[in-house]
Amino acid sequence: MKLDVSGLSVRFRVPGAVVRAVTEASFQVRPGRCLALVGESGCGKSVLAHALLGLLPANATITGSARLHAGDEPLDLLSATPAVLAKRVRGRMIGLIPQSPATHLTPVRTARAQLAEACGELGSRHTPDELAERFGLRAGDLDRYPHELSGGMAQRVANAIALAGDPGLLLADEPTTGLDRPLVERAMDVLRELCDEGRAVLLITHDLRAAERVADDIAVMYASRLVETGPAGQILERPRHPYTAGLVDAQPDRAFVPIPGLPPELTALPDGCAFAPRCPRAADACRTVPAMEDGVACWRAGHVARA
Ligand SMILES: Nc1ncnc2c1ncn2[C@@H]1O[C@H](COP(=O)(O)OP(=O)(O)OP(=O)(O)O)[C@@H](O)[C@H]1O
Ligand code: NI
Repeated sequence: MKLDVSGLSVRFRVPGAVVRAVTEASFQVRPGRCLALVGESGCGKSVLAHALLGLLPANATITGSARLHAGDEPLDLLSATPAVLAKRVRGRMIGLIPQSPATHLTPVRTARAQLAEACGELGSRHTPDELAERFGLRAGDLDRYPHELSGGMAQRVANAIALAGDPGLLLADEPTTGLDRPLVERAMDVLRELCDEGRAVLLITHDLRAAERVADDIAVMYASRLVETGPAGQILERPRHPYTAGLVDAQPDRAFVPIPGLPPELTALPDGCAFAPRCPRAADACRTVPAMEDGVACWRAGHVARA
């Protein structure tokens, strides 16, 4: 299943202001490929994901298109009705791997009951036990309540639920929040396997190391816009956008130097490049918003010297 997002923008009306949460995002996620969407907290990653799932609140205005190619006719997620999104899309075409499985699960029911319910609602071709086995859970694990599951086991239950309806696209929004490094790596390896079986995967994370482990491609988001996209190796080793270079250098296993300053408020974005106020390479040209060209939206792009 291929996802083709083009010119996606999301605005929120709030008292006295407009939040520009996503601006003209365009990207594709292909079967058997994993795209990681990375960027600092608050840049619009989750809003973008919620727009695809039809889960934004009523104060949101969405423009652009997000076509899901699932066989015959492409389906535009942004113009689909709530009924189509609920009955055909969520769970069946797009599986959601939640941020925090332990809190996503209902505390008062066993893992088995919740998995069985998902299988029933989605008309799953699999039994709960088959799905459990697929994700390395034993029958006994399924009889536990969420608070009796370790973080890693809760993650597996969440994966089993997400896969119950055989979705062709998986959307994972910060799936490793609160997990320690070995569990992050295991979770990424499972995601990679699911991807290698032919699913398209969109991973949202601010963990570049996690992204590096699983992603084929990386899209970097800053203050509501995608600023650089490309093959994961290229983005991490030869970043061209100064923001990407800053993110890479901020990693603990790299220079560990944070980007100075803070991102702008999404209610008061500057007229030009939103990164210019923090950018070591800013120049006069940056007073207008750079177009995305050849995978990078920067007037001053080029191989950036590494710290
Ligand atoms: N319903 C809403 N009304 C107004 N503003 C909203 C609404 N939902 C989200 N926002 C704003 O949209 C912006 C983007 O938020 P989003 O949750 O997408 O960030 P994120 O990149 O996922 O961050 P994080 O990495 O912390 O999860 C934030 O400024 C947030 O306050
Ligand atoms: Ni988020």
